[in-house]
Amino acid sequence: MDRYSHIKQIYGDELFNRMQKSKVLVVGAGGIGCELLKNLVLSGYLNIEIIDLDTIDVSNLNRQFLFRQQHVGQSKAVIAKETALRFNPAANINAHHGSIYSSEFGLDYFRQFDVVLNALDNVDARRHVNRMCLATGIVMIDGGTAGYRGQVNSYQKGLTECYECATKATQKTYAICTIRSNPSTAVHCIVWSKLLFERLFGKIDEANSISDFEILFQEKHKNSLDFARKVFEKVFVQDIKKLTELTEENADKKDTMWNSGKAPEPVPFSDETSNTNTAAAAATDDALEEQRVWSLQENISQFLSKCAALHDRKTSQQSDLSFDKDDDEALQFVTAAANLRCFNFHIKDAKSIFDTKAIAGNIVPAIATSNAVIAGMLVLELTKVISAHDSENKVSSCRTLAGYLQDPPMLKRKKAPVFAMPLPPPNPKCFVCSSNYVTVTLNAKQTKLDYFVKRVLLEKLGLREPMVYLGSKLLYEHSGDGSDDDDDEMAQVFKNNLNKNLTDLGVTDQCVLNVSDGAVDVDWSVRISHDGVLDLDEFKFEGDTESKVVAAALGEDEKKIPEEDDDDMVVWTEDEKRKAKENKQKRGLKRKRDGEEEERQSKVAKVDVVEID
Ligand SMILES: Nc1ncnc2c1ncn2[C@@H]1O[C@H](COP(=O)(O)OP(=O)(O)OP(=O)(O)O)[C@@H](O)[C@H]1O
Ligand SMILES: [Zn+2]
Repeated sequence: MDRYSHIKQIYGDELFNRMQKSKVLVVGAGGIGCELLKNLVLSGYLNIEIIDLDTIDVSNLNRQFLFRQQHVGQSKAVIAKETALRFNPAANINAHHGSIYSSEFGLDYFRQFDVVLNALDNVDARRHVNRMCLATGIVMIDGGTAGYRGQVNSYQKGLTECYECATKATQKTYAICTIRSNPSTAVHCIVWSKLLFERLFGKIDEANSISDFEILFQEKHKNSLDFARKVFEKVFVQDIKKLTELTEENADKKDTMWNSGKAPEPVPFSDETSNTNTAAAAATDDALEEQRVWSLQENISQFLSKCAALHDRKTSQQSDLSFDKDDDEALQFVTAAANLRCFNFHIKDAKSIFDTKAIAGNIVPAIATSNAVIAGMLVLELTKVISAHDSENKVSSCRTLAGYLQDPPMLKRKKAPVFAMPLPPPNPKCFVCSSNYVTVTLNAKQTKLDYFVKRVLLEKLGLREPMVYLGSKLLYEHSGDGSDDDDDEMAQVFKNNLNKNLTDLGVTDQCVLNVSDGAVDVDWSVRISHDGVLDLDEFKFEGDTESKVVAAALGEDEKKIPEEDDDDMVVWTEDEKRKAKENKQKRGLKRKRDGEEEERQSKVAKVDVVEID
């Protein structure tokens, strides 16, 4: 009996031979990658290349079981290969210590594989592999875990959606007005608290508008504690009083206009309550202390002492600080400030240091069993692809597999922990795998967004109500025929953006802008190719420059570019105005729904980015 006899019995000789002859690329040799490589060699996959850019860290050893203490500091890919060979010495593994972005792993490199398996930990690298696989027509199977959740997705060009067809859940974003003046959850308060940290001790950022500290910054303070007290008075007492005064003008709406259901209340503050010694008394060596929620009194003293300490640190270093969850003082400051804000807004969910760290630091625990289950499913999907007899459609028996591997809630509902769903078809509006894809060559260092919007989007592409995204960041939104009050703040941001050069907005060479048109519901992707030789008013186009947008809106025979007046702005007919308004409302609704869905899904809050929605 040879080592493969059981596998041959399950799969039959023909499939087993195919498996042995096939060649697969594994990208990533971390938590999932280690499990995957072991599974592959034990299943009889012999020709494998594995790429990882990283070296082994002590913190990897608890779950990346191909690595041992003596390997710390060495290449993950190389050691993974060495250990995996001990599981099956017949395997032919090629290990690369390098990034998948590297030019040595170009299209020709990809073409040698039957399937590419992703065992990565970030979206950008996945996007890159997605594009390489689309360009070469190679099947990509992607595995990922987040705590107890995990997923396996298979992709084949033209048959299934690509990795970028659906917008991926990005970092959760919150409306700035919720954060600034109407929070309803502890997470909102932690987001605010991180902004407060950045505003007081970090680099001054004009977008960080939680409160105005200019006067306070200009004043002379007796000492850092005096500064801390003034900050306290301002944010937890005066600003809150101002908010309630505003409500009093609307007495009939008092209470109902607050997300938390009750008008906010200043933190009681006196010489007595502001005694910073309590902080010292509260500090013990006990690790459990980190999981205890501070009393109001403790929050006040912690806030004052940490605010003073950070102020001292910033002054003595003469440089800006930035929030780091592993910086104890910063974390204590953020915890105390968030809890005091919870008090202000009657949010009865103050957090311990431990919980604040997880939320503020976006920590999702890595769980070895989730990785193991997902790696197993990756090999099952791979084997389906290898077994396919239709050379055109290799993914016909593949499924999207989603695992919810935390048993208690699943067991209660008597649901299977893994769901299989049909692979979704390509999204015709995908900016990566669909045809609405153009390249614009211009001088990105000198071209203003204003020029780009008017000449390229409105004129050349015939868009009417463009929204321009760079990743998840909205750079510009056409305001249509008039904006309501809520949008004023954003309108100002967009106006400022229009006067900036593309590079200053982060739009550099080979960036892909995602542009949608609210008026007719068509998406474009516009790849920017920078050419420093071009003049300000020059740009070149590659791709389909026909105005698909207008065609889609009016029907082929009525195709026409909307007229423009002297200001280069589109002239709207009454009907168009109505349509634009409806679309805008629809988008608003959709964003709201997306927001609610995210809120529901992610109790593990990701709070790094705060954007206006
Ligand atoms: N561009 C890339 N090229 C090659 N390998 C990459 C690239 N980006 C990420 N990786 C690798 O993908 C692996 C993902 O594994 P995993 O999610 O277990 O992350 P980790 O860094 O090992 O652990 P953790 O992040 O949980 O501490 C890592 O080993 C990482 O080095
Ligand atoms: Zn796509």
